[in-house]
Amino acid sequence: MLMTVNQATATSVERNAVVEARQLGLTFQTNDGPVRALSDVNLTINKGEFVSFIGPSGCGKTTFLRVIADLEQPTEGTISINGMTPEQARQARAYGYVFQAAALFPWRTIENNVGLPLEIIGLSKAEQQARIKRTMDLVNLTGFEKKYPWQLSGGMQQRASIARALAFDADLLLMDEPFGALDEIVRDHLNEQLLRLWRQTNKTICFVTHSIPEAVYLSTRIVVMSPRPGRVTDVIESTLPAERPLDIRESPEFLAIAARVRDGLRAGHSYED
Ligand SMILES: Nc1ncnc2c1ncn2[C@@H]1O[C@H](COP(=O)(O)OP(=O)(O)OP(=O)(O)O)[C@@H](O)[C@H]1O
Repeated sequence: MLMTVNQATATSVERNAVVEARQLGLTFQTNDGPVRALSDVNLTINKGEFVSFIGPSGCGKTTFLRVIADLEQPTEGTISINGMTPEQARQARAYGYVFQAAALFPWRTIENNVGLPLEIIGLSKAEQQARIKRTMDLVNLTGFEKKYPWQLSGGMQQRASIARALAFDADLLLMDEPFGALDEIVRDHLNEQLLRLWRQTNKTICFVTHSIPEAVYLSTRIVVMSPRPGRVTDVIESTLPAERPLDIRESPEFLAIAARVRDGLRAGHSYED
């Protein structure tokens, strides 16, 4: 298993590394004692990859994304984003972040929600409008600009929050279980759309999920994690083609990758907890 991680690291030198974590660890000090949310994470994510993080609750998936976004500071090892520290990357607006819940402001229209970060960074009105138009179009929400969040379905709200993250126009998109709360049909549809969007924009995506089919369907690489301490136990390269109709999920190749993810999850699961 360790071999896979090392192989991925070795080839990263020739490729274009967006995220590079080396011996990364993070221990939270809590009233109940220290919690090792991340331990010895070695991972390189290259430009244009779609990397999913999967693992049981508490294995550090969200913490890893938050470290990239400079929302948590590691206590061991190093991490760089486009060759910068997380703080520099945040200041350079190197990424967009999509949260579990759409987190839209109910008193703002969809276009004003999507445009809020652009307003904050002080872009001209014309540039704001151009970016809002482009990203609303990318997530298929053209025509809903003047609506309020409560007038949209859950799936549409989540698409609006993806548009808001895309409006930054950063090359890196961090997505923390964005479709977890949606029903399966809507989720399938958004998975297809996200994959199309990723192909169109050539962004690097880090995607947290609890769903094996979702991880296998979307990813070029799947990072399997396990808890106590939170660590990477397997990194699986996808052999699926870039073009993926939904029915690819019934193909033997898809099922073989899903089985390997399941084995990885099972191996990292402690039944004593
Ligand atoms: N701010 C914090 N203070 C203390 N402990 C924390 C904090 N944030 C996370 N943890 C702990 O760190 C561990 C990893 O949490 P994290 O949220 O990263 O896991 P996760 O894999 O994303 O879980 P989930 O799938 O439930 O979202 C957990 O044990 C969690 O309780």
